[in-house]
Parts: sequence; C-alpha cells; structure tokens
Amino acid sequence: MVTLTLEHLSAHYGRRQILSEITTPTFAGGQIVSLLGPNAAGKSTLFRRILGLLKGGGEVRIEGATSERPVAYMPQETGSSAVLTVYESVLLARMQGRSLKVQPEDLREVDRALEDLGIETLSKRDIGDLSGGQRQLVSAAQALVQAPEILLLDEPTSALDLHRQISLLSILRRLAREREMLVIASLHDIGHALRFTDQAMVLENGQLVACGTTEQVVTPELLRQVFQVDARIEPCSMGRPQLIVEAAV
Ligand SMILES: Nc1ncnc2c1ncn2[C@@H]1O[C@H](COP(=O)(O)OP(=O)(O)OP(=O)(O)O)[C@@H](O)[C@H]1O
Repeated sequence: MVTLTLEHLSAHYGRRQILSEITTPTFAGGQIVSLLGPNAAGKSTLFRRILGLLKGGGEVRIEGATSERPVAYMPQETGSSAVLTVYESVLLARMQGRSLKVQPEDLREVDRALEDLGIETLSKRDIGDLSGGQRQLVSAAQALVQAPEILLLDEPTSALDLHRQISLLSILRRLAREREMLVIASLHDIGHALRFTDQAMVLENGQLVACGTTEQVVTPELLRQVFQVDARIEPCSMGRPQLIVEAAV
C-alpha cells in the first residue's frame, strides 16, 4: 500500500519563504485527509511542493507505490480555453505520460471516471461551455482517470452545489477505501472535513500547527486561534460531530 510522509518540508517563491519545517506522520492509502487553513496559509503551495513544481528543503517520501506516476493533482483553477469535448479532455488527461496509442483500457478508465463522478451525460459537451461546477467535476475526472495511488485535490468542492459537494466527498471516501488510494483534499468547509475525512492537517502562516485524526484536531480552541471563529462541536442526532459556528471573532 502506498504511503506518503513529509519531512522538514519548506517552499519559497523567489526569496519569499512560504512553507517551513512541515513534518507529518505517515499517511497510508485508503484514507482521506483534509488540508485545512485560512486563506494564504500555504495549502496550494504545499500541494505544488509535494508535486515537485516548487523547490525547497526537506523530503517528500512516497513508499509502496506500484506505478511510475503515483500522484495525480486537481488544481484550484479549473478554467480551460481548449476546444475539446469533456470526453476528449478526460482522455487527454489519461494519456499524459503514457504511450501515444490509446488502448481499450484507457477508454474504459475514461468511462469509469465519468460514471464515478456522475457526469457521463456531459461527455459530448465542449468544456468551454460548461458551468463552473460542471468544470470542477470534469477536473476531478481528469485527476481520477490517471488511476492515482495518491490524489491531491485543491478545494475540489468550491464551485459545487450542496448535493454535489456531499456526493463528491462521499465518492472520494468510497474510492479511497476501495482502491487503497490516499486522498488529500484542501477544504474550507470544516464541517465537511469533520464528516468525511479521517485525518486533518492544519496550516497557518506556512507552518503545520496541528495534524492527527480530524476529531482530535478540530477543536473549539483551534477554530478560535487559527480560523478566528467562536464555534462548538456537538454530536448530531446520529451521533456524528457537528460544527456550530457562533460568530467571527
Ligand atoms: N506564484 C506565487 N508567487 C508569489 N507568491 C505566491 C504565489 N502563489 C502564492 N503565493 C503566496 O503564497 C502564500 C500562500 O498562498 P497559497 O495559495 O498557498 O495559500 P492557500 O492556503 O492555498 O490560500 P487560499 O485558501 O486563499 O486558496 C500567499 O501569501 C500567497 O500570496
């Protein structure tokens, strides 16, 4: 099973240091991890650093991967000016780094990604004509179709309606379990993190200020200190932890 460990990771843009000394426990496939933090905390930067798109000190340790390209990434910006259909754009994502010849398995993977995300009816539409939420789901399909062992998603629910937010997070959790895939998703909705993620990493000003099981990490104290809200966490009638935000402080 794949594992990911971050050790003393740093990252900078030019001379400006953004991340420093990020060290995590080992995350294993089969889990879904939320990456939390206020605006500008460094979440997208951390994804770029894990992907090797940014330089910096420390080590990104991936062990137990069975494929040559174990990591797929869904960026925060999902706009596209390409003149492609949804099907073509997902197939193109599938073929990145593979042989130029499309195999039957590649077509099956495209169908599977579109079905998993419930967007098969969009197959023939031009991606330039889609709504923001539809484009976001296509972007998720472009990442999933690569059959990653580690899937990094930068705010995957930001453009989705409530039904699709819950559906996508449920699907990601199911796929993480079924495929022993490690999913790391940055989320601004801490209620969603509590409900859907096994573990949480919290960034503030480029530093990791908390990391562990989501229920242990997300406390009223953390919400006040890092997110500057007065909030309570109480079990709902089903016994699940529920976030109740009182006010911004
Ligand atoms: N290309 C860049 N060049 C210089 N500075 C950058 C660049 N991209 C981001 N930054 C800076 O790095 C810091 C972290 O930004 P980042 O996008 O990683 O934050 P984030 O936690 O993902 O924020 P948000 O929740 O608002 O998306 C910010 O101060 C931002 O201004």
